[in-house]
Amino acid sequence: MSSGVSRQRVEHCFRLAALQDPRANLEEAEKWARAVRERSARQQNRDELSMNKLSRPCRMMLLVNPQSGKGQALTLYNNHIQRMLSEAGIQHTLVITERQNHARELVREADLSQWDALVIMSGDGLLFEVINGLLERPDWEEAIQIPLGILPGGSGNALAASIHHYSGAPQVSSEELLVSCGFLMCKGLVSPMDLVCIHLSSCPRVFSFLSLAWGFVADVDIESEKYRHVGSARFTVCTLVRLASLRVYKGKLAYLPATDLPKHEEGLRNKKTLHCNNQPPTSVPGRPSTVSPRVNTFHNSCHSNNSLKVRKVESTPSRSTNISLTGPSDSLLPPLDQLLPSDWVVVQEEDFVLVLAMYQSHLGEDMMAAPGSTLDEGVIHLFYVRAGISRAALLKMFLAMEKGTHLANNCQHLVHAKVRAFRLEPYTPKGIITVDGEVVEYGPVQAEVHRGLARIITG
Ligand SMILES: Nc1ncnc2c1ncn2[C@@H]1O[C@H](COP(=O)(O)OP(=O)(O)OP(=O)(O)O)[C@@H](O)[C@H]1O
Repeated sequence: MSSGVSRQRVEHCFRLAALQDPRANLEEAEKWARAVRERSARQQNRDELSMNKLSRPCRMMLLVNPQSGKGQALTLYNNHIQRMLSEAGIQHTLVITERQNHARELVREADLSQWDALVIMSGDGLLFEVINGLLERPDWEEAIQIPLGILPGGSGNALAASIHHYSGAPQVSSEELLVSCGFLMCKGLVSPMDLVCIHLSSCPRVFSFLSLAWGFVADVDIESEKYRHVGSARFTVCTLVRLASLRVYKGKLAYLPATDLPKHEEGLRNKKTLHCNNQPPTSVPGRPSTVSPRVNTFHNSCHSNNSLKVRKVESTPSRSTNISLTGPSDSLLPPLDQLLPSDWVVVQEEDFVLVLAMYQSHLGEDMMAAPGSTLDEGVIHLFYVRAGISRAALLKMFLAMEKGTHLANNCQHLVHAKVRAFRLEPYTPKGIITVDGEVVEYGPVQAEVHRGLARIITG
């Protein structure tokens, strides 16, 4: 009603001015045209927003890992989430995962046309499986466009904490974080999310949404698994233990600095933002060029919860030419056994306390390791801590990370670079590398960011 009245007023002014003075007529015509342009831009904005919202009624597959975190994910679902979703009119089918890789196999085979969203209630490990399962499908380009959601049920819950942070809300307790994420899920707004493609020595690529860690952070993450019953406090306990026996790792680190995105890449991203639920994108990054047979193998292991924790990765017979199986191709990375291009920066240090690559703000519920990170900026925040840092300075750095103020402390041993790709070659023969908190094969590794490749419910 008010916009109708104001339009009538503008039209009336236009007619008056047109009658009185031809020059004013031209100016008024320009004003009029500007008003029309602004109105249609506002309308287009509204259309874009509604296309990036989950359709109603929404059919959601809700994957719950009953073993995640303190083993209470099902109770948390029953006590909080079930009612929230029903009240929001969201139909959901509960799938309780039974074992490692269950979710990965399930989404690899699923008829995705039956679902409007795949929501994970667990830690970050289950989402890692789902993303990689989707990108292993022959129809990966369409499959990875299905909106994903995360409800914190683990002990780390880094992506849930990042999404909560992006929503502008203040830091909250674990239970409040679950309710906040449940609420965002009910609102159902969908945003693009960067994924990072990771190359390991003897297996093809894996896709990561959160982090890659080597040294102190990876050690604490994995060694603290035995304290998972205390929730996110496990990281604090283990940080103190590891500080007492601080290790230094030798290796070589190189990266491709992030500069402004080329125009054509921005264009691709914008088209993606506009595209509707469950519709194939109008334009997507490069397709895989070759397909080679896969063999399932097990790599690397570490002890957790008194059991042997193994991450299943898949290997190809030949790495150098047939790296691409499914998923987008990597334009910035040469094969892992070849020299890097001359525009890469090689870090002079060889002794590191840690290397940490982050593409979301949080590394855990109360660890804002990359405060400047956003969901889809197409940037990897690469941090490394040089050897020589005192225990006190390292402790201070981790304490400051709770509020994300560690970069403001001007610690001379902490370096932060925004990059598009990086390569890490550990020289220390034994160690742990984690991707999204899961152990992967220890050895040379390289990574490249794919801007806005997935879609996540952000509310
Ligand atoms: N029923 C199950 N029993 C045992 N393992 C499972 C089961 N369902 C899923 N998993 C595996 O558990 C692993 C860990 O899950 P996830 O990371 O989601 O929880 P978490 O480790 O408790 O959380 P966080 O990483 O935040 O500590 C996943 O790799 C998944 O494959």
